Amino acid sequence: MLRGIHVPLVTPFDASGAVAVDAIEKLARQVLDQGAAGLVALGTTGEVAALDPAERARVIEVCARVCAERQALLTVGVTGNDTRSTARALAELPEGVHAALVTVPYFLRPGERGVDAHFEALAERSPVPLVIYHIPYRTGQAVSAATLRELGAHPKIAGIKYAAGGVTQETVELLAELPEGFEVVCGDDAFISPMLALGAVGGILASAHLETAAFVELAGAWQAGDVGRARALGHRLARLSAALFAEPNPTVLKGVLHARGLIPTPDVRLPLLPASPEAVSQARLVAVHPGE
Ligand SMILES: O=C(O)C1=N[C@H](C(=O)O)C[C@H](O)C1
Repeated sequence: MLRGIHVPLVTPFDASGAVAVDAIEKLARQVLDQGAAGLVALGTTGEVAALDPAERARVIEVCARVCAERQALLTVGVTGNDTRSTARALAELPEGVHAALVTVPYFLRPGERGVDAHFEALAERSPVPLVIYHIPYRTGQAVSAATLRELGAHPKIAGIKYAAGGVTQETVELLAELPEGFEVVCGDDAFISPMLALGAVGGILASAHLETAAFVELAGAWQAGDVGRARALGHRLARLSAALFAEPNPTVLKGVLHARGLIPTPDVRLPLLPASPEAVSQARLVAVHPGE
């Protein structure tokens, strides 16, 4: 279900500060045309926390329309650190959403048993399969490979977006032995190549707004065992990701997309501040423009 490259779309704003729905649609079509397997709406990259409920609904609507046309997977980010409200948000997901990306409860640090109980409760009630978003350096909650594997045995838990900030002993342990039907996708752009080499089936990568086809090729090369091609591509794309993440995501990415004429402004909502011109120029230098 999660195999391939999924693009967590930015939410572009127009000069009045409103969500630029047309630009979302254009980006969505472009990345799917270049081989992305799916879209993620309302991720961190989409500045979900800064969108009001009507804006969130509009973003889902446009992504669902494009995904339905292209038969692509639509995953929607659902964040919360309270089980009841997260379950309500899942129950309210509209038609056309295929999976929900649910963050490990952040800030509260409920312990691994609490994380386990949280996801078991959500999985029982969710209308769509869940993808656990494991990002301990942001949530403040460690989750061991053993607990993740236990959760992965639940039939409604389809996989994990793994963003542990690197490849560690836990990463290797998790990927060595996965429950049937439970897939790992990489959520740390800079580590996509090593994660694929270890057995991840794909990635949810903001960097794949740019050079989508090259990220798709990278995943294909590791899956086909073309190590030489995969290594070369992986190193090149890691440099792109490093440039895009030199300042808080998605500020640099939005700067580059704007410079390419793909979104009407590079604007982000507070507390994010626009990227520096130097960071945007550097990322533009590293990214290969389609057709170049
Ligand atoms: O929104 C996402 O999904 C992602 N967000 C991460 C972040 O902002 O740190 C990066 C990753 O590419 C996907």
